[in-house]
Amino acid sequence: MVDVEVDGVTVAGILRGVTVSVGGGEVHGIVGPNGSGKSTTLRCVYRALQPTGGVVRLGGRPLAELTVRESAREMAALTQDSHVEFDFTVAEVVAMGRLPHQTGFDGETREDREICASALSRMDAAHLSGRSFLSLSGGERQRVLIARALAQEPNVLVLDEPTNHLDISHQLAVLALVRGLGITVLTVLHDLNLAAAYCDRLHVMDDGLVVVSGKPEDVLTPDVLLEVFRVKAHVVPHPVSGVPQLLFEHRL
Ligand SMILES: Nc1ncnc2c1ncn2[C@@H]1O[C@H](COP(=O)(O)OP(=O)(O)OP(=O)(O)O)[C@@H](O)[C@H]1O
Repeated sequence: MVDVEVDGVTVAGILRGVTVSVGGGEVHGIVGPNGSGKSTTLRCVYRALQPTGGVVRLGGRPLAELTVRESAREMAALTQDSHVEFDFTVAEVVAMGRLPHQTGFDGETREDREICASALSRMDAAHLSGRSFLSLSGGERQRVLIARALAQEPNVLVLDEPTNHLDISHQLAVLALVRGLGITVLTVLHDLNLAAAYCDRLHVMDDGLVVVSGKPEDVLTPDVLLEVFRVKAHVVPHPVSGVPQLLFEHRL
């Protein structure tokens, strides 16, 4: 199990000392209003951005000590900037997830192909394999990009709004699958009810800082919702699972 530590990370003008510790095998969510710094925090973890201060550690080792290839073998990311600009097929996009595991000359093996096929079918996207990625719908693209991250067989998964574009059935399926992987997960989620249901711990960000961290029931309180998100909410236990769920007061 590989843990992730975001330790006092600053990014000039955006993050003001963000600390998030994700224990090996745990699923942690980052929530917060628009512009609070969630994606920027993740970008520091998946190495798209170099923090101006603080350190990110993967399995206890500062990212700066790992080559990009070493960290890509450990960690996969679904990002807000996961663009595919050229007209690759779905199978080709998912096969990119295997690149960190291949050495210069050996190319794609049968095992690589099997891993990719399995990742696609777990994302309910096997039927899309031969399609042009650019011809897919938003939700289909999202599922293929998650399949690419799974094909990387990571020990750590970093997800920026994985449920974006997904219908409710696929939202629930993807989050259940992610939980069931048994690996370390750090995910940004906008849907607080899904965050409460699927995350072991939540970190609430506001204005470039983590303002509260803990178990969903300790974090998603009416006070926090009013102070951070500026909404009035009632917390009720889910009638089946018992996890805290939020009912928002409508603004009419
Ligand atoms: N490259 C950049 N240059 C200038 N400002 C930036 C840059 N990247 C992000 N920001 C600003 O930093 C703040 C935090 O952005 P970030 O994308 O991390 O927020 P977020 O919490 O993920 O928001 P959202 O919920 O809207 O996705 C925002 O005000 C954003 O405009």
